[in-house]
Amino acid sequence: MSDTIEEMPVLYSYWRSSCSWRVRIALNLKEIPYDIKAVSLIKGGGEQHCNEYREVNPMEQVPSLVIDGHTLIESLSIMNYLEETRPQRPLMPQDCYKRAKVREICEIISSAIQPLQNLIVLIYVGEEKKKEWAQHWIMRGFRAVEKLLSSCAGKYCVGDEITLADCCLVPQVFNARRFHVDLRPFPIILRIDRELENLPAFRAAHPSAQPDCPPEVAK
Ligand SMILES: N[C@@H](CCC(=O)N[C@@H](CS)C(=O)NCC(=O)O)C(=O)O
Repeated sequence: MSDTIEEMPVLYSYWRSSCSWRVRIALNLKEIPYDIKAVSLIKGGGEQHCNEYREVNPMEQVPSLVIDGHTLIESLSIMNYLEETRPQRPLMPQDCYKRAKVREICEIISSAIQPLQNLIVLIYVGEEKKKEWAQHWIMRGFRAVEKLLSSCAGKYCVGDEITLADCCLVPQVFNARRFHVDLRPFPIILRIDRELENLPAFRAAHPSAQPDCPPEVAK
């Protein structure tokens, strides 16, 4: 019997961060228990910028995951590590074409939509323009995602199994609602979001269920 005590993974997370949310969903789907270390992106100018956290994540962003004695950053990279090291409840299809579709959707959301609503970007854009800016980029990206889904979606984003694309989609739809994006032009996105939102792994990862969610927002 090994006398090594496995350390519980620690996720550096902020309740409303869509990138942290993606990883929370993947951890929950794979039934990997984890502790949360909350990093407030707003308190005192943002705890992500303090020296201690910069040592964890030199990009000064969440999420970061400490697991297997390693510190990992970047949500897609973290989810891929989980997929490669914890094959239970796979989140990537077997089929190469379907895998490519999953990656396409993840890339659009994580490269062409989410970064443009990041706090540092919105501060730069300014209070007056930020809603219009966010709506523009979310709609542009969602038009592409909706088009892809029209040929690859089944019950979920790619076929009938939940994949990493679904982990990315749900938090992005939440963000779209935060910025009052008109989602009516995206019926497939809306249908898939409805399919997923009440599944236990998704509910437990929701911002309102997080330990650092302000009580006035938590359900
Ligand atoms: N590419 C990174 C992006 C991470 C990211 O943008 N995190 C946001 C929250 S969702 C953040 O920490 N923002 C801090 C800031 O803007 O100062 C990932 O996928 O992990």
